[in-house]
Amino acid sequence: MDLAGLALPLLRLLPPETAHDATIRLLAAGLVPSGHMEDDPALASEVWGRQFANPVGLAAGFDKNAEAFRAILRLGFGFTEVGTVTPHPQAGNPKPRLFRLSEDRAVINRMGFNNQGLEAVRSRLETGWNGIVGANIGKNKDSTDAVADYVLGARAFAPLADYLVINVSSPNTPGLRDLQRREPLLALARAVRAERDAVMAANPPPLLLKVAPDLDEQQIEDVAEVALSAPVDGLIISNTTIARPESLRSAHRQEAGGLSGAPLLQPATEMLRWLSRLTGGRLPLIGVGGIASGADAYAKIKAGASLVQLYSALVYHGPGLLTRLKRELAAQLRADGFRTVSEAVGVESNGGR
Ligand SMILES: Cc1cc2nc3c(=O)[nH]c(=O)nc-3n(C[C@H](O)[C@H](O)[C@H](O)COP(=O)(O)O)c2cc1C
Repeated sequence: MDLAGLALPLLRLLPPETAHDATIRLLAAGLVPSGHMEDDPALASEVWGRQFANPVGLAAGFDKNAEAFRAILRLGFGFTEVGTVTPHPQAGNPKPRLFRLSEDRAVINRMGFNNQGLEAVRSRLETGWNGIVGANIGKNKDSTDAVADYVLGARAFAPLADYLVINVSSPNTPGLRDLQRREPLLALARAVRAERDAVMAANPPPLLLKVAPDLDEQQIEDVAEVALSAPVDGLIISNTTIARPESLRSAHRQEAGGLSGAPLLQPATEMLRWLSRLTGGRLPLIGVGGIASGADAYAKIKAGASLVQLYSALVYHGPGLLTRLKRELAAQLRADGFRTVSEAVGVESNGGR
């Protein structure tokens, strides 16, 4: 058993947020060995003109302050996403605010965008990296001008990040998800895009929108319409859910916050499929929510995801999950006769590209 394998059972004895902070410290100190071997060539793809060695990324919220992204890439993730970052540092909600629902292979969090703010995160990104790192931006809880906050995020990260994400889907900042309605969303996306283009006239990073899995039919159509009317270059589907499926057994199931992990797999994949159909495969989509195996990742890819991300499964399976997942995914692609990931994207939603 390697160091990471040994550490996992110990970390799970700690309260969840303490375990998370310890993991970040271990990664930042370079104490987790790079389990990374060459990726199977079938997993490589080009999205937004950028080369991904494999399609499996680490989702936002794990490395909020960009303290461990180089180590995360060395573990073998095809990409990672720092943030959510807000203009000013903020403490987030009172603890406890992170709960393991072990029986359900799920997590509930109401962190509330705890982060060190744009300046601290930007200075860590300035020293560069080898791989693909996105920056996920949000607004401060007490901000009176949401659009201005996102514009500041775009200004700070457009010159540095490989992609930008407008996060309007966290359930833990009051009023945030109202920005997913058609008019405010269009205004926000246009303003952020204009700022990105002002800062980076040549080769600007793609601008993505991360949406909630709890949108109704009208809202999903609004998101697709806004996305297609050109202000954004892709969608991330999805953030955590405020729903509490009947199936949940853990004593923590009534905690307030966003639910992630296994119970999110199906609803988030259905929403991905829906948005893939509505956008007709014209926009790259990132599928996230409940992925814990190669089969889960493959289901998202066939439903329309060019790339996937995960977070909660790491809590239960540790970083060893990644090597296994990539091996399973490559095997499933081959078994179905696909030479590369790109060939399988959307085959079950819109007949593929
Ligand atoms: C503890 C925790 C913190 C998170 N923080 C953020 C965040 O700051 N910004 C964001 O866009 N998503 C955040 N997420 C959502 C994840 O990026 C992801 O969309 C969600 O957890 C579903 O994926 P999973 O089921 O693989 O965890 C967070 C998730 C967890 C569990």
